[in-house]
Amino acid sequence: MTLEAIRYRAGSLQILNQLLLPQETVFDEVRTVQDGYEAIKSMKVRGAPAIAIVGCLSLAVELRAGAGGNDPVTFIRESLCHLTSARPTAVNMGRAARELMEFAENESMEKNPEQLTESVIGWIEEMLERDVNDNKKIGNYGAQHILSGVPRDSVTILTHCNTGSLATAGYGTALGVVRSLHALGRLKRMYCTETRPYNQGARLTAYEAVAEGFPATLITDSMAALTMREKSITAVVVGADRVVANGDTANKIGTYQLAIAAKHHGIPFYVAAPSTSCDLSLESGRHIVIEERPAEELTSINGVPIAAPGIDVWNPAFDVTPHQLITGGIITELGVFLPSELQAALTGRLTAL
Ligand SMILES: CSC[C@H]1O[C@H](OP(=O)(O)O)[C@H](O)[C@@H]1O
Repeated sequence: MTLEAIRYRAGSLQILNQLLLPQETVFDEVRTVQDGYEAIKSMKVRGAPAIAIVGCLSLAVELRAGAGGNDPVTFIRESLCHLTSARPTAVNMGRAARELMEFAENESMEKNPEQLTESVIGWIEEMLERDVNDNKKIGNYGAQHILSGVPRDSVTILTHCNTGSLATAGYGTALGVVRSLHALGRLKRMYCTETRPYNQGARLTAYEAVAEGFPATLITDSMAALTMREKSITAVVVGADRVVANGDTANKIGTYQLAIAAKHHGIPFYVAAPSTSCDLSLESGRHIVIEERPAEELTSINGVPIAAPGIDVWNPAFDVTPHQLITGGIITELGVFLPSELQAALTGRLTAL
């Protein structure tokens, strides 16, 4: 059973409220762009690809309800700007906004407002299908690359955060690689980190693994280096929020130290990301804006305080892994590339933001 985080049909969008998992499975209705913005900002829905998809689908359902009237281009532009402002680090929403706006402006030259609205909704609906197809390619390319180093054995993977069906339109990116290895009968075990402070690993990746019967073990973030030393990890595979031109990658906080530990233990470190998570307009990771989240998300769990009241908090949601530490490669729907090969591999498929 592959989990479904996004339920969409023409004019109707529901999102799985991931703040309530794993205790409760509740779908929230998204009727407007503002609903979409709030779902993304509050992290009811999260994950770089899912943020872009839900953001754009919220626009599609409001357009279907008649928003935009005789000037849909202005409504679309203002809506996409608002949605992009919800969370700054992942590139996917900003990229989708840029490409959709270009499409809408071109279409507006030949179509009346009603026809334009239909075209834009169609463009958005194609995003949904494209993401799942890209993720299956990522899963298969990544699995084959990892298995090429161990022709007969099963493999053990360590992953971080949640990069599965709950972070995308389906199948997942890094967890898509795990899914493909499991489907091939070659996954010995996956170790997933709990991923403080939002606990995407403990609450979401573990949820997906149990639901689909992956052999999986939950560890705390602080156990990762020891796990690499003691548990014969074949590869570390993580997702990405923004991969830039030299291969530096912004991903969930804690990824950078996993890459350092993997280097120390001689374990290949992979980033799995669709080309829509890549941003060739930035030369290196030092230009990536890192989102900082509210202190309460670190000092409490489900509203229960776990830290001394009054303590200062720093809560960056992401960190940047230098391309030199991405030793296994960057797994995309176009294939697996070394960081130094990425720009050439993607040029022509992506326009700079
Ligand atoms: C394929 S999901 C990519 C990425 O998004 C997650 O961040 P968040 O849960 O804060 O949206 C995490 O960094 C994943 O690796």
